[in-house]
Amino acid sequence: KPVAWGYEGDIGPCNWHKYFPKAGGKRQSPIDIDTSATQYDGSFKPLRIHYDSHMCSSLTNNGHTFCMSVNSDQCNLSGGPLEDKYRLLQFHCHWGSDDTKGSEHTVDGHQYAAELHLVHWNTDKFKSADEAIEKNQGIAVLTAFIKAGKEHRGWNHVLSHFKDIKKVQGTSTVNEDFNPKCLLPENQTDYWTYEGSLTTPPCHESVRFIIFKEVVEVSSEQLAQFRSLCVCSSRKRDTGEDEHLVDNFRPIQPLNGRVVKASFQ
Ligand SMILES: CN(C)c1nnc([C@H](N)S(N)(=O)=O)s1
Ligand SMILES: [Zn+2]
Repeated sequence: KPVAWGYEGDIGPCNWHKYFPKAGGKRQSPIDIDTSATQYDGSFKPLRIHYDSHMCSSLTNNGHTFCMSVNSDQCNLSGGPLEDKYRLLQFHCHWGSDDTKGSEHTVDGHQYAAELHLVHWNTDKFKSADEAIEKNQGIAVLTAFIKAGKEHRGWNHVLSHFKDIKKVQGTSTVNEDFNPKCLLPENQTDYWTYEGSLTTPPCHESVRFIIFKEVVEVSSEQLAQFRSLCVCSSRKRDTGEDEHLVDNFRPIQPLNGRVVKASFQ
């Protein structure tokens, strides 16, 4: 029977390590990026992000976030700090109860309103995503910070399906011509990168994070749509009303001597 975990109370992040021991490891995520301590690495080749648009995807509310599963072998990532080729598996976001919080990583202590994770697995070294998620160098997560500002039309292709996934385990098939690359910032040459972990249980220490410096803008109304997703919780049975998915970000974890590299000076 899978162990329940969440973002508040007894099943919250401070207790994850009790059932998911890796959550107490030495290379956990997220972290604060102290820009005065990052090290420029001039050896990185250009990032190669090749996504096709004609892939059928499915959008699910997994009770912790919305997750757009991608099943196209034409969505690949390589270059930058990566030695191997990685394939897009899914993307999702983390957000907060208002626009002042929500991102998992912070920059010089600043938290953004939300954070996008495009999760890829290493197809050169491993035969399946299930194998790769537990292994060093198995996962690469492209990450973009999100702040409230002008409307982002690309995000409407995802948000237009939210009515079908309001409830937990709700799923919706997305067939339209959508390329997740449109969710990334224009500047894809300036990023920070470091070795960390999945930010939700089981917190495997298998992730290379690549975090773009440029922040993406979405409207406050679009951020409110993220928060509109429901999550079932014990309180629902007592009070009857839906519990909304908020603050689904993990607190900052110790850096433990890790160095965050920068692709720019
Ligand atoms: C098994 N996979 C792909 C994942 N497991 N946990 C994930 C987390 N949501 S995150 N934030 O990407 O580390 S992604
Ligand atoms: Zn995530």
